[in-house]
Amino acid sequence: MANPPHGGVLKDLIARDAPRRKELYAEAERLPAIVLSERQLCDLELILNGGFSPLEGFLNQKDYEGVVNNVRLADGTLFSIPITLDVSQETIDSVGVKPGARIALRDFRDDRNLAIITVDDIYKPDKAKEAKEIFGGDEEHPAIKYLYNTAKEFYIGGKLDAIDRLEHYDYVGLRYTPAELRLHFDKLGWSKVVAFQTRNPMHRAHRELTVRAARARQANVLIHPVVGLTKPGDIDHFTRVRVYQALLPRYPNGMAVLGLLPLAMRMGGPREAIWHAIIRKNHGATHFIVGRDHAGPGKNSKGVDFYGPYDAQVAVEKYRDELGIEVVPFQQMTYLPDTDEYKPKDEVEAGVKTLDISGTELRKRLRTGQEIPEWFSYPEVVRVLRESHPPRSKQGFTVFLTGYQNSGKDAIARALNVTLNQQGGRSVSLLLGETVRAELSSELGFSREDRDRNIGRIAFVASELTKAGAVVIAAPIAPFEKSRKTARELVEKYGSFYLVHVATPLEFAEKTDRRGIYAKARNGEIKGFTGVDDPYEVPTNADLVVDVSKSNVRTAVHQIVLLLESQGLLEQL
Ligand SMILES: Nc1ncnc2c1ncn2[C@@H]1O[C@H](COP(=O)(O)OS(=O)(=O)O)[C@@H](OP(=O)(O)O)[C@H]1O
Repeated sequence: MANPPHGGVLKDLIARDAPRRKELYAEAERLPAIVLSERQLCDLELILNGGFSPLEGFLNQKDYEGVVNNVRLADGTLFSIPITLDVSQETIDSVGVKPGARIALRDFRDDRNLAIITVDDIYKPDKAKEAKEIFGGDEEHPAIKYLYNTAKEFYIGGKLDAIDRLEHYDYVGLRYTPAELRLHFDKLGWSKVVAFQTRNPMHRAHRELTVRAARARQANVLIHPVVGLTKPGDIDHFTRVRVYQALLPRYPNGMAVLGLLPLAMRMGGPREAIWHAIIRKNHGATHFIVGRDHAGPGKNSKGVDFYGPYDAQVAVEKYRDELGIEVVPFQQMTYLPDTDEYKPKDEVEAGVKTLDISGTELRKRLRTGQEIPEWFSYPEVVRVLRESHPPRSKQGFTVFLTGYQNSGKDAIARALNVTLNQQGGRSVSLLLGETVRAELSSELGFSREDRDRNIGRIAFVASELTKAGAVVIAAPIAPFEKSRKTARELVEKYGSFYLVHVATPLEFAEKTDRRGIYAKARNGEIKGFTGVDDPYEVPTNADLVVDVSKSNVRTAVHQIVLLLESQGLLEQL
């Protein structure tokens, strides 16, 4: 038998309201609607499926204040994170939010109505208090930033009627609702289940930790990773799920099950650990592992930890009697090379050699293609990670040449294109100014706004191609610093960006212009021509400056190749 849910009854609102589904669906069609954000959708999903039992809706003011001030709902039930529906004054006015009103809650991805809220109250939260009590108050905390910068001014409280579950198109078979997971445990005959929360890839240490926890409690294992929202910069959930799938056969005798949790994490350390335990209890687990710095966001910009490494363990210990799920605390696991085993740090005797690879170190090794030892991770897991994190020599990048018309940038771009094609290994896209003007920007002129828009389009295409692992060589005039900077920022989300200033002087460009374009600009046939009667802002942050009046195209291409090689981008594997 699975563990009883928090509050005693699983609030599976979808199952509860299934008999009225048609009616509710029809009613919602007639109601005003609030379109939910990604975070609100994550919260809604877990309210509707009972993952947040005993909640039956978004917190009203009494429950909210109880949770913030006393870690309890108004009726005294332990609950640690406020699940709130934030809205702006504008939404309140336009939707007509008032006590007693029924409002449809809509999925922004497909415009489907998922639930109806009956408004209990509308209140203005004390955000400073929420920030302090729930997250500790450090303004750099990601959830506090969210609270101040993204969450709207008012919260709406009220119970929900469930219309439909959210549609998912990825890993559907691994997404278990609490009821489904309970049934699954029942089918497997599991009475004790230790749940493991994670937002990171799992390696051997995690496998050892979970097996140890299971052995200590004679339990089975639920690997229950978060696939809703985690910390910005985390490895994407697609990669992580493939990692968990690769790891699963390493558990003996089918002793572990993988289930995905669509939670929006807050990174709230101690408060979040309590919440995580409640959620796992609702999913039927009897035990829950709380490790080092559980759900903590790490350090702030001054290098100070947001939470102490074992604050979360202290917090869950404080409420152990009420939690109704046994927390299994764990110290960080470490590898002992001399005996080829893993142990929690507190069990390692003084003087015994240990080895660890931090997340930062792992990311570096993935980036550079450096070896990841077998003591750290299984080869099949490393293979999955390497697919998503190809070494530098397989990553996409953009070379962005800027300079006057006829500065030699087009010739350099063409020559670089064939040079990189000769090397092979990646597809290369050449975005010459004239091609882009003809294919993407034919309606644009040469005003500042139009030039910015033109560079914006080049940057968008370059960033998408860079993301896909291609090389992009772009060569517009790009006379303005601001749009070059924006292009860099966009591309650097996905790969490297190199700004090459083709600094051939205007006089040289004009003198060698066989097409007579400068002559047309000088005699007024072309207006607002860069260098003649329109400015060119010299780049202040070029990665390379070349000048074909002093050398030639071949030398410039070689300089670029040397730059790319020095960054590890051209290594032949
Ligand atoms: N007013 C004005 N100023 C600058 N350039 C002009 C202008 N009018 C037309 N052209 C021709 O357009 C080509 C340059 O376009 P770009 O897209 O590179 O310019 S920008 O980056 O958007 O500023 C470039 O074409 P090509 O010479 O075929 O490359 C210019 O000759």
